[in-house]
Amino acid sequence: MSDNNRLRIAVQKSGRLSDDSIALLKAIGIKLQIRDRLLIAHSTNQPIDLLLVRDDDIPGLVMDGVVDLGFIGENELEEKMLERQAANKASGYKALRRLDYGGCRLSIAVPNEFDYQGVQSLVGKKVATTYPFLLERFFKQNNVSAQAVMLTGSVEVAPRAGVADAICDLVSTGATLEANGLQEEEVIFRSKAVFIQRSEALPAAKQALIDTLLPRIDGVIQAKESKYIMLHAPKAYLDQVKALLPGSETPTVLPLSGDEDTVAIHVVSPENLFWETMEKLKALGCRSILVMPIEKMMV
Ligand SMILES: Nc1ncnc2c1ncn2[C@@H]1O[C@H](COP(=O)(O)OP(=O)(O)OP(=O)(O)O)[C@@H](O)[C@H]1O
Ligand SMILES: O=P(O)(O)OC[C@H]1O[C@H](OP(=O)(O)OP(=O)(O)O)[C@H](O)[C@@H]1O
Ligand SMILES: [Mg+2]
Repeated sequence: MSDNNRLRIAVQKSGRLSDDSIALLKAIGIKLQIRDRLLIAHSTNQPIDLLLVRDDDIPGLVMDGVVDLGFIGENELEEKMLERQAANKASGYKALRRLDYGGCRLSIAVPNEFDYQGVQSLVGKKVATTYPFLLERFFKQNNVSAQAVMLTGSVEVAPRAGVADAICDLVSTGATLEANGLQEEEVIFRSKAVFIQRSEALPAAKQALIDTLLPRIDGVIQAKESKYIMLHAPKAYLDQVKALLPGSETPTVLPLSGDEDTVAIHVVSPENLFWETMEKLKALGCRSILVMPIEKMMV
């Protein structure tokens, strides 16, 4: 079993957030052995235990201080916060980092044949959702008197099943809505995964460990977005070439042996280099243009 001195992190056991959350923990140097069906996984190189649970449980585990940290979608976090506030339960947490995965939106969608003319078309209607508190908040903000019908799964079939007139569910590509003959009408919440901490202060050693993890997370996120770019450029066009390279205020410019007119340029770019830019560089006489991924970064 885990002891109290080990940092406890809640992660979704199996679902949309699991792989990316575990990959992020591994990328920041935490060695993990995750075995199927086990609720707890111990790190082999850090005083850290993972609790592998349903995502619905993660906000409550953090807010009750059962775990120190958690990875959760903002949609689920906000919903649980509203639910717990309504029930006068602890609902505090610290948002440490917004992450670059789990991107989706919570939207109201209606059957294709529904004559939707704006939010007032929902008055007196039943809307099926797994997020009744977020939906009720939207109704209130828009002065719409409608009914949220709670369903924990298969929300998109509710209108066909005659259970509701519309739905309010998560959308990413829109393929699920399309496959069910539904039309997205209102985005009520935009979400990404977040890394959260319990609001109560932690023992110094645990907090110190978290404080080393956060810059590493920043490094991983930055590295993912950045590229290392190398190319050979004609000296005469150096300024034009630099203007084309994103983030190249201070590029490394190196001489090439045996070629007085050409230099090698190395630059860490905060964004990817598009084909169009590479073609412009080539047109300026640049050669050997390489765009490489960066694994880790500390600036
Ligand atoms: N299509 C999607 N694209 C990107 N992120 C999504 C998508 N659907 C959901 N998410 C995000 O991932 C979270 C978990 O989604 P998932 O569908 O795995 O949850 P679940 O079915 O409730 O799983 P669990 O069994 O853990 O309760 C959502 O709360 C949301 O933040
Ligand atoms: O707009 P799309 O790209 O189609 O994504 C939306 C779907 O993704 C999520 O479900 P998921 O696939 O995670 O399965 P689940 O319903 O079992 O949670 C969500 O609940 C939607 O049903
Ligand atoms: Mg869930």
